[in-house]
Amino acid sequence: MTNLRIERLSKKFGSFTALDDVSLEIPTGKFVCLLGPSGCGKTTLLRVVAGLETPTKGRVVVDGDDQTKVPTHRRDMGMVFQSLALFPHLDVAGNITYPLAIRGADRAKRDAKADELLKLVRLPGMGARRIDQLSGGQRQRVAIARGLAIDPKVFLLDEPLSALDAGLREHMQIELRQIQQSLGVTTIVVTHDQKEALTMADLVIVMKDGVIQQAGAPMEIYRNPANAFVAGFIGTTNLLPCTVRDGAIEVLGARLPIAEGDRIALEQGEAQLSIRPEHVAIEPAGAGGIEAEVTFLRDLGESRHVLLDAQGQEITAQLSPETQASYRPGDRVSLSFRPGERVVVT
Ligand SMILES: Nc1ncnc2c1ncn2[C@@H]1O[C@H](COP(=O)(O)OP(=O)(O)OP(=O)(O)O)[C@@H](O)[C@H]1O
Repeated sequence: MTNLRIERLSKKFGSFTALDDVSLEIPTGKFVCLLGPSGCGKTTLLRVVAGLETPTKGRVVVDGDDQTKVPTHRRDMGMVFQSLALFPHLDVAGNITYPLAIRGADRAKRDAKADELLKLVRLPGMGARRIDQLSGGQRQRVAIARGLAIDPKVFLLDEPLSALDAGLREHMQIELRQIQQSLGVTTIVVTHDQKEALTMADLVIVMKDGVIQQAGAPMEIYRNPANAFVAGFIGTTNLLPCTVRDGAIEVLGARLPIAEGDRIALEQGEAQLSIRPEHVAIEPAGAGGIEAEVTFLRDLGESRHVLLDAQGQEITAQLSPETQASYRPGDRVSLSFRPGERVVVT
């Protein structure tokens, strides 16, 4: 069942195209992350959905109803802004129920909703607090509660966690996901943090230059990126120029027969091989793979990365946790790329 449908949306600011023919269908209850580099149009897309920007072309449809010309305050949408935009002159409960107040809800209804939402965001009994008496994480929760006050059909959040430090941010990612799941509300979160997107989302939408590059489940995008941009943007990967010819990938002077599970975007021609660090195997020099030299070692605690130079091309390999082998800069080694895990993209 599709709850939110975005049909061929374009948005121009003067001659600049911020959104270019964007179409999407988002089923009810899904948690969607809009991901992409700065300036790719994520916020603009969210604002068009919310009715804060008018599209140059296209439609926004919720549960079959065209919302494109409906003013923001008449749309069943809740929004959390990056700045949070809480009102300092209102207490916590006043902030949370503000969207109900402007829609004319009576006092009893507002109080009941404030109590319910304060419990949901784990701030029970804090309705009378002033905003400046709250921590960063608590303010975040108040903004989330306010976004949910009208029982929205669609919940929109623009980089809601970007102001929090790393530890609290990870905690709030999980909390936000749990709140969303308990309500089953269709949710779209803008983020430029791919780890955040992979942690939270049912559906990740990767954008670049106002165009959707790929939409899919996190693991699907990680394993099967649609192009070189997505491969490089999601997770860590090595992108190596290659040629696909006669059933093999030619890379760094080696000819690697295409194996079952390898994902190859073209039959023949020049492309790029995307190989994740965990799929680069290192053996002693002379083992028959691609010769390389160790340039640097990076110990990341839970994993160890070896940086290598192969014919001037930098390659990162991740040592498996059980590997006892140790390497030093200057060591000569032989590399192989695990069959079935090789992705050729254009
Ligand atoms: N009101 C506006 N007038 C002119 N240009 C705009 C306006 N709003 C956005 N833009 C431009 O549209 C492009 C997309 O902006 P948008 O804010 O949607 O990007 P974003 O992906 O959310 O980026 P960020 O991660 O930096 O917030 C940018 O180049 C931006 O400068």
